[in-house]
Amino acid sequence: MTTTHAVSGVESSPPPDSDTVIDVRDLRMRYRTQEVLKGVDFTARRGEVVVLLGPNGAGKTTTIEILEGFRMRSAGDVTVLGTDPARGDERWRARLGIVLQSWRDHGKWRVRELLAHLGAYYAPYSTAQVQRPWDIDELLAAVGLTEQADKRISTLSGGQRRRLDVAVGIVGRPELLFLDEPTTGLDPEARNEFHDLVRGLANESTTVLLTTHDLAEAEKLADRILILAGGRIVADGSAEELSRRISAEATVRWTRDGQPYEESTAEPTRFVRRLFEEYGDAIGGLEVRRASLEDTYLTMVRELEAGKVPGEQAAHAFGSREEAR
Ligand SMILES: Nc1ncnc2c1ncn2[C@@H]1O[C@H](COP(=O)(O)OP(=O)(O)OP(=O)(O)O)[C@@H](O)[C@H]1O
Repeated sequence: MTTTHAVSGVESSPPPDSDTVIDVRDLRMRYRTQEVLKGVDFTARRGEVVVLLGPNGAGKTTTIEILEGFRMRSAGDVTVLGTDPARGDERWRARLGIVLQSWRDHGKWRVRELLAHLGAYYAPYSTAQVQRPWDIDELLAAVGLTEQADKRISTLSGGQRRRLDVAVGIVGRPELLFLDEPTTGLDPEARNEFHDLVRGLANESTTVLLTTHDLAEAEKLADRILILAGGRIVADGSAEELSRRISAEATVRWTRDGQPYEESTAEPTRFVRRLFEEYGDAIGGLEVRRASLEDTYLTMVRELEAGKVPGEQAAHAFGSREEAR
């Protein structure tokens, strides 16, 4: 794998900060009477893996489609790789990789054939720094499809098709990769391999924006997590930052002489030290647990769905993006 660098697009103006790959300000989207995005703000930097979380219908796909240039926004400022996606040209598009929710065409094509065919589109955009397209054998190995290279796509399993979707998304060695629920249908081993692949791409300075409903995946992959709910980004930070935000306290559980005990404390280390000073060997089954990303996320979504915390208040309750940084 060679290093991925920025390609200076002739038609693209440089982004405000050369490290900023995505810059979204006050993005709004209305479908007829339904206001889906009510002022979304976020940025993504070069080499960052950003995971967009949110309940069904929150507007994740809408957001991604606007960034990809496939959907016109109602209002707001959006810059992707230095260009407004609504005015992105072929050269700009060649710097993006897109993995949609599922790829159901081209069943009669063979795996290698399809990748070579699609890869050829990127050849004119090859530069001294970034060889485009990706060498097909290397790519097949990277996504674990070497053995299926000469099979027809219609004969692949669901998981193998998903790997092919990913290969299609990265064949042009994108600087920015969009992945919409990429691991749906992958078995645990394929999922792990996919995670390694994404981290590898990010290490080579590819920016990755992905949506998932798998919180463990978000926790594992994300440099930064954005939670989209009520039409706004209601939380923005690392998994750890978000968990600390919902609960500064840890839960300590232990047994003493066979009896279970539980205590919530903001200072678990000090608490545990005191516990042992006082009771020593009588303590057993010690467990210290902070709120997981799943706890954080579910608490927030439940409150929103119950109408207890509307989007506007959620932004306050869970910290605005400025606070979360
Ligand atoms: N083309 C469209 N026309 C009208 N309404 C739409 C259109 N596309 C999406 N919507 C509506 O916009 C809202 C957001 O949809 P979107 O697909 O962006 O959400 P999502 O967060 O990606 O959901 P999921 O997690 O279910 O994939 C939904 O209420 C959906 O019905």
